[in-house]
Amino acid sequence: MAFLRRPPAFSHVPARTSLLPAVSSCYRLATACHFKSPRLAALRQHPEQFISLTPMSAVINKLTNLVTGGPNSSRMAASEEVFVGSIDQGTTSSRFLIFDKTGEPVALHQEEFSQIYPHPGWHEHDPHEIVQSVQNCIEGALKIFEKDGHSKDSIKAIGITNQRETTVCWDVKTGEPLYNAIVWTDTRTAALARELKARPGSDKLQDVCGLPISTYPSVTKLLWLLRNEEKVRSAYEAGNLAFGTIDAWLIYKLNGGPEKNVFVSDPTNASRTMFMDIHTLKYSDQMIDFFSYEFDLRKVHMPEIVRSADPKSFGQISSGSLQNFPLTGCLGDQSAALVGQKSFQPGEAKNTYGTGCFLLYNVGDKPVISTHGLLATVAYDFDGKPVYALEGSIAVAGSGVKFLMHNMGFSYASHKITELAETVPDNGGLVFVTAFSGLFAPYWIDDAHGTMFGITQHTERGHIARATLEAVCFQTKAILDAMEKDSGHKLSELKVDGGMSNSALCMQTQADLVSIPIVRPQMRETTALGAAIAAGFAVDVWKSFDELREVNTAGQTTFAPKMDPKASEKMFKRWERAVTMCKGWLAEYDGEEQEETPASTKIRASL
Ligand SMILES: Nc1ncnc2c1ncn2[C@@H]1O[C@H](COP(=O)(O)OP(=O)(O)O)[C@@H](O)[C@H]1O
Ligand SMILES: O=P(O)(O)OC[C@H](O)CO
Repeated sequence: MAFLRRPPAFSHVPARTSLLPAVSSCYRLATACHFKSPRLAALRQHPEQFISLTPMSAVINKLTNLVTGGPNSSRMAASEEVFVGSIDQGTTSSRFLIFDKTGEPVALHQEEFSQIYPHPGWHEHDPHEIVQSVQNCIEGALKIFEKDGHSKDSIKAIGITNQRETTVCWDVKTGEPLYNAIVWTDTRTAALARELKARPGSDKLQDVCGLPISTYPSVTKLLWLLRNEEKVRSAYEAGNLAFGTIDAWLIYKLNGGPEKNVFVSDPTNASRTMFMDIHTLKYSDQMIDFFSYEFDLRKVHMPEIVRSADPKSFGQISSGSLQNFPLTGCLGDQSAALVGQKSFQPGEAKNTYGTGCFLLYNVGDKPVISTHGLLATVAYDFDGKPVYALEGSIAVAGSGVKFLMHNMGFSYASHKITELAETVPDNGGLVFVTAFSGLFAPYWIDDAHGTMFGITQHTERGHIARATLEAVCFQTKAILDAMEKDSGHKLSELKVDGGMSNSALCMQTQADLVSIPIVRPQMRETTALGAAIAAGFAVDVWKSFDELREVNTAGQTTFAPKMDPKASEKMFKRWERAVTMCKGWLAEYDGEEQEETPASTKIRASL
């Protein structure tokens, strides 16, 4: 695999953003690129160190010189080159990357946005801020792309990938949101989910849509909004209520809103609402009827479901520097990561350690409805022959690390949490069930809250840090066990990516707990790469999976299992006991009203 032919670049710091997102942009790019420079390697390992050591402008200049080989490095003519853009709209940040045909990122801009927590368990985003952050990212990445000598005309297509399930309601006439986006992690619907589960026929739904009822899919969020938000209900009554996941909202807004009214979603996103029949990739009458007992959901405008790679349906960008550039691909972020990891064959799997952690296992051209706590989801639909995945979803991964940083004040940087965990040889008997949003797969315990077991006078912060990293690894082990039962097949290795996979300690722990090798690519922007691949397929930048064989194969790290299997089994048993013991915590709050929190603590920007 060749190293980059030409160095990539990174964005300038937008005036509004804080230092960390800018460093984060640089860091991500350093992570993404195959550089041998020791300083870039240092940046890759410890991005936040650059904050305290150096003023931002100096960081930018130094890094610019590092990646471009100095201020006078020559610019290459790029007329014959082909690039694909990728919008990656995640839970905590938005990014825009530009990939060349070999799958190398050549420019990136990333911006974090506000995380809004109005009450315990509630989690919202401002839909306008999400769109603005994406537009800023496009402008930021494009600026450096052109500065590096490329022409924007060489960008042939743009893909979108996004956080899934997060729900936006807007008015079809004005295009204005009627409430903040309710984020996938939000648990305000716990009582509603229990109510739905108690209704006749609830046990039949998973066979149709692939998901069990819980706080997680979009449907419960929509029903909550209809019940509780006056503006949403008025729009519904007037026949003006539009409902969509983030892909639909972004595509609608990027196309110019009500004027163009491009209102579509792809099956990987639509399959997360509970409204889609996973077998036909169409809205299901059975599902809509089931959920329409209080409100007639046929009165709600829902996006048309179209293929994940499509040269026409997603429209084009209506303003800004990429005005009239075509949007041609769309994938939910976890499906995009599966594609970016090139897990195109049944039996291949990837695990993405981002804000949450999601293991997707390619099961081929028929969905497998889990009987062991997993979800059936659409992996991708490029050509009308959909490919499916079994999914194990973990709600808390990197967000656990951020909790220790921001809520507990353990450190100022994610990698410092790993360093803290390395100060102790083991977890000292501590188990942290990080059930901040209840527990997702394979347990589906809505009434759990975060719980620590095994605290003694011996316990120190290092143990808590270690137990936080381990919690994701334990849940991954439980998910893999469930997958083995559902599929009758044992994985031979697990591909990983996402921010938390930067932690070598976490990846080694993972290998020890699941007893198979963990394979981590050097270029970990696989989610964005997956959306670029979808967009590129739609316009023949790539025509077959074969052409992608060499993409992102350089510099992989393999973590081989080292722990005595008996010791790892003992650790896992203790975790299982902790999971059993954390059940039922919220039972006393059945039907409760949430307590108001002081206005000053309502909005907390996540740095
Ligand atoms: N070295 C590290 N050790 C532990 N966690 C890390 C490390 N580096 C990044 N993370 C975590 O990874 C998460 C960000 O991953 P990312 O893939 O960007 O998430 P998302 O796409 O969901 O926004 C953050 O929660 C961060 O705390
Ligand atoms: O933000 P991430 O990367 O943790 O992914 C969010 C998922 O799409 C939620 O289902």
